[in-house]
Amino acid sequence: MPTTYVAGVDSSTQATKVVVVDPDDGSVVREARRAHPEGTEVDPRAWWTALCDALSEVGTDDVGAIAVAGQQHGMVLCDARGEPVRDALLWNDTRSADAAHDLVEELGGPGAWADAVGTVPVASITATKLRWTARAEPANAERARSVMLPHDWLTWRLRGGARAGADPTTDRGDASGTGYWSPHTEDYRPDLLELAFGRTLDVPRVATPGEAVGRGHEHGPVPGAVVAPGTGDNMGAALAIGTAPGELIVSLGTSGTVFVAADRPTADPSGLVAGFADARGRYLPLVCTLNAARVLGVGATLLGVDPDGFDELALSAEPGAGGLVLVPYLEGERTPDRPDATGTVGGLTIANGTRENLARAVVEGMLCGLAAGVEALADVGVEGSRVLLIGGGSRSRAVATIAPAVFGLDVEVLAPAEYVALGAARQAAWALTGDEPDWRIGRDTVVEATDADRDAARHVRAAYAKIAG
Ligand SMILES: Nc1ncnc2c1ncn2[C@@H]1O[C@H](COP(=O)(O)OP(=O)(O)O)[C@@H](O)[C@H]1O
Ligand SMILES: O=C(CO)[C@@H](O)[C@H](O)COP(=O)(O)O
Repeated sequence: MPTTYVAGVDSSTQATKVVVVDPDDGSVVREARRAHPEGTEVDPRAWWTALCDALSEVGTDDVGAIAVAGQQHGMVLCDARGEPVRDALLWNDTRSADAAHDLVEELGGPGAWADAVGTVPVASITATKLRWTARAEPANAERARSVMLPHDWLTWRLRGGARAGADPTTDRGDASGTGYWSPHTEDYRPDLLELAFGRTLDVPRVATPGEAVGRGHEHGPVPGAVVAPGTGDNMGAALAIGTAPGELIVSLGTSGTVFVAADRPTADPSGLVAGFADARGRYLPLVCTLNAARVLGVGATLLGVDPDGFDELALSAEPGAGGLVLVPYLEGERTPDRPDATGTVGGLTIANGTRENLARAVVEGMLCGLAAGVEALADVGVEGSRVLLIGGGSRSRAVATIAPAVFGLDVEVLAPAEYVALGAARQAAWALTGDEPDWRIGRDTVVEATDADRDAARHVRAAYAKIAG
């Protein structure tokens, strides 16, 4: 009998990545990738095209199940026919920052939101995008009948969407990033959706972990395949990577995130930790910055080098970059909540003004935002003693080498792989067989933090905090 494979999709900010996996051991047999359009508002149909093209490249005749993990929070607002009424506003679009502040005030402050849904809204959170649309684009708001997240909409399209009479679905992980679904009660908060939008909207049904929500539409890219609920991209990575106690995952993609699956939900009134749910039935406290791998790209462009040249420069400088500091709020920032901020270079002197120090300051500055995230997680009781690095930015030799001297913790760089897509494939196998597979990922390269690293980390973070304010 021919092998039945499963497919996992990561539809994240910069690209769609598809892996076709052998369900017996989780090994990748084929993969493909398609770029997404630039920008913080994107027509969801561009993601659909990217998904169909990538699936067509890998071939789906032998694919028995599929799941999509997607960038979190994006607002896909649909009309009565299920067509987007406007481009999706993405997680890194900051135009709804004022709406976020208004919503926080209206419910009675940050603590009220943390208690209600585990997360204090900032511009990334879907509810704030609904408020912005209701106020700034009343005609679009008027036409809207439903709201979905990127992975919800793509999953629905795989099943044929409105034309096939499919019911939209989501999962608890991605739903927990909307601001109108509570990990504490495992239910929607229609009152909060209405507070944000001024009226109700249809929302996708929250499927159970491992549920088969339907089949691929006969004229779609995976005809007849079992379709799993999918989840948010960080939840997908958490599904793929089995963490031991004390391990925290740090993902350096377009966003920088630090998170780990936890047994209890969190409710952080400081707003630093988002109290998400995971895709298994547990929780996923997470800190997210807007400025990660792309900061490295800007550093390389400024210095006129390619990624390898950039790494070489950064690794030639001493820890602390001679006192040169970069605060990389290049797209504003989410954690801390500074949507209008820009980047700052501080501590520049004649003595430290070298290309090597600038490269090192770029790496250290980007990592300092995540190191602050590790501290914020500790403040809500989620302690970490080792960092597992994943995402495009973890492929930088400089990042991997310098990380222990910023986190002050052991760092394990996971082998380059599409962990989000692998997590989705795992969920697809779960939906296909009824049991979560016991695939193990390879674990190897640990860089142990030395006393010198811990000292350097204290200095680097103190210098950063002085400039960041
Ligand atoms: N060797 C490298 N050095 C620095 N940055 C890298 C390297 N390889 C990939 N990247 C960056 O990683 C990012 C893509 O990472 P990825 O995790 O796929 O992001 P996303 O999931 O947000 O689409 C891009 O900005 C890319 O430039
Ligand atoms: O908003 C968040 C997490 O809350 C981001 O992590 C997005 O989910 C986008 O992820 P990447 O494209 O950077 O992987």
